[in-house]
Amino acid sequence: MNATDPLDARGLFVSLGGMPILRDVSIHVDSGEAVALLGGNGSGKSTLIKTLLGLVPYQEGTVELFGEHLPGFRDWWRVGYVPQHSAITVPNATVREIAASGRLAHRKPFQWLGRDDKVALDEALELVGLKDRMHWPFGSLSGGQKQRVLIARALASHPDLLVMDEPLAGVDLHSQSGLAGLLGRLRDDGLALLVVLHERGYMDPILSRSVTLCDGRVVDDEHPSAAACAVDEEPASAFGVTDPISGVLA
Ligand SMILES: Nc1ncnc2c1ncn2[C@@H]1O[C@H](COP(=O)(O)OP(=O)(O)OP(=O)(O)O)[C@@H](O)[C@H]1O
Repeated sequence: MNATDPLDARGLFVSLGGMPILRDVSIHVDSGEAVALLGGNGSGKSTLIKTLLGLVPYQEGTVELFGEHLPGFRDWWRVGYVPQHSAITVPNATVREIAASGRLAHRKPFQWLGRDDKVALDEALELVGLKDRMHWPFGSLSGGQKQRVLIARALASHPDLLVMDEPLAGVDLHSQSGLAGLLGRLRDDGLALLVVLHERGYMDPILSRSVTLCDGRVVDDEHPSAAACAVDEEPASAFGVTDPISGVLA
């Protein structure tokens, strides 16, 4: 691990509403790596990436982005965040308007786009193959196209690390393959990737490693294939509450 590598988090403990969600989680992403964050529903994947992005507070541990401790990190343009497309609730905003919000780290809100912004925006939309649809309403696009818009939004700031929350969710198989190809090209161009996935699937060929969470703990950070999560087979809640009849988490 070099001091300037994109991400190094150690010993993270996170509780939400008094419940332990992440326990002693460590994860790092080296320059040029594509790391998958795997795990079953409720294992803590989204909480972890939100913690790494400073959106959820942690009670113990350290997070460093590009060698800078999270509380003092200011170069947010270096980190592109791609949320799930279902999280975007502005269907009438155009492709270009949504992608343009990715330039906010470089300019003040409510200012017109400058020349550099326009160039970066055009390049990002070109890269994801949506330049010809820049005036379309976001809500009129397919799942795969929406995901591409959000990738363009993240790329518009010229990041060095892309953090993605289930980019293949709700995307048909053909588009999954296309998106995986796009992400592979971005990685080849030097972008580091941290990608939440339910399975490696089409992303498998481009992944350097996978980290698997189970019940808020890392159960595998070494091997290319995800380790089995014992809790998946015999569910046990982070809260220790299990329905006595069905055996399913309450
Ligand atoms: N604000 C909150 N307050 C209390 N508990 C929360 C909060 N947010 C998430 N949790 C709990 O934390 C656990 C992990 O949730 P998280 O969304 O991180 O899991 P996940 O692995 O991303 O799941 P999925 O694959 O279903 O999206 C779940 O049990 C969830 O109910």
